[in-house]
Amino acid sequence: MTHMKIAVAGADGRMGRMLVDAVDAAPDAVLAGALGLAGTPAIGQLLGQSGVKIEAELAAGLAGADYLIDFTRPEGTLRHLEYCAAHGIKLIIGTTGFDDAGKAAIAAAAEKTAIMFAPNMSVGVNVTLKLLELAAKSLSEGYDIEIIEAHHRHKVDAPSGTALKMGEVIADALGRDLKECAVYGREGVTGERDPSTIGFATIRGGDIIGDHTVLFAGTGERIEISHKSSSRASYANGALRACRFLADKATGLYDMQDVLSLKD
Ligand SMILES: NC(=O)C1=CN([C@@H]2O[C@H](COP(=O)(O)OP(=O)(O)OC[C@H]3O[C@@H](n4cnc5c(N)ncnc54)[C@H](OP(=O)(O)O)[C@@H]3O)[C@@H](O)[C@H]2O)C=CC1
Ligand SMILES: O=C(O)C1=N[C@H](C(=O)O)C[C@H](O)C1
Repeated sequence: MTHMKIAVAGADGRMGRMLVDAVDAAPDAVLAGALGLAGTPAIGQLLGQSGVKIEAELAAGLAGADYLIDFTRPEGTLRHLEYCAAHGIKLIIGTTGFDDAGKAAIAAAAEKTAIMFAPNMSVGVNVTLKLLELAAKSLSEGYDIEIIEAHHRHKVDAPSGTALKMGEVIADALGRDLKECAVYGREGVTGERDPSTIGFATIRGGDIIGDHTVLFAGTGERIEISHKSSSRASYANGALRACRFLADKATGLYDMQDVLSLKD
């Protein structure tokens, strides 16, 4: 069997460590490289069954890799993106918090190499996105929509990438533009709720891995659609599925809905 040669960026991070374990456990993959942030204690550590060293230099960390799984920070991913596009390394991006320019750079790089980019790689969240599309279409009148997310105290971006994706899916289903209808938190005398808005609320604390609830609040009833993560393994397993999906793709930008055949 040919093994997928996979490198992991941010290899010493919460997701990086989970991804190294998932690659080691996969029968069809081998850990072929690891990247860390220059000047940090992670550099030089040996990882996984094969004892791969965490490197700061992209050329050293990616020398033997056909895939890079990247769950880092937007500035790190954008640096890795350039290298992967230039060297034909397929990229699986889980990092969240990109601005429009960052997203455009990812789309442009996908003309040179195959990229899977998704704010949440768990099967459950991606099925939830489909449920939200259906719910939004059926509850388009008379229901106020609020998205509530909770994460651990170390998370640096808000709202979560998943919450924003949920907002986009709902806004698209309703023919609205999320940029125009999103309300990020409320304070003071806000006035009555505008029914055309989609509200976001963010909770940060402890070791919550990732909870998302969308509330459709009507008159005399409310519907809540929730997903709760109890392990980061679901994200890591999704990233491996994405590698398998990209195996026969040379270029193109894909998301988890493509990987899971959830697109109409
Ligand atoms: N798509 C999905 O399914 C999921 C996405 N995520 C996203 O993944 C990202 C990482 O999350 P998590 O693992 O919890 O975060 P961590 O902070 O635990 O890990 C981030 C890793 O990236 C490294 N890093 C930080 N800045 C840079 C940089 N500029 N260049 C290269 N490497 C860098 C960190 O190094 P150091 O520690 O030395 O600073 C660390 O190793 C977040 O954006 C998060 O939202 C998380 C879970 C699931
Ligand atoms: O930072 C995290 O932990 C997570 N980030 C992703 C997001 O921003 O949606 C996915 C998941 O919720 C965990």
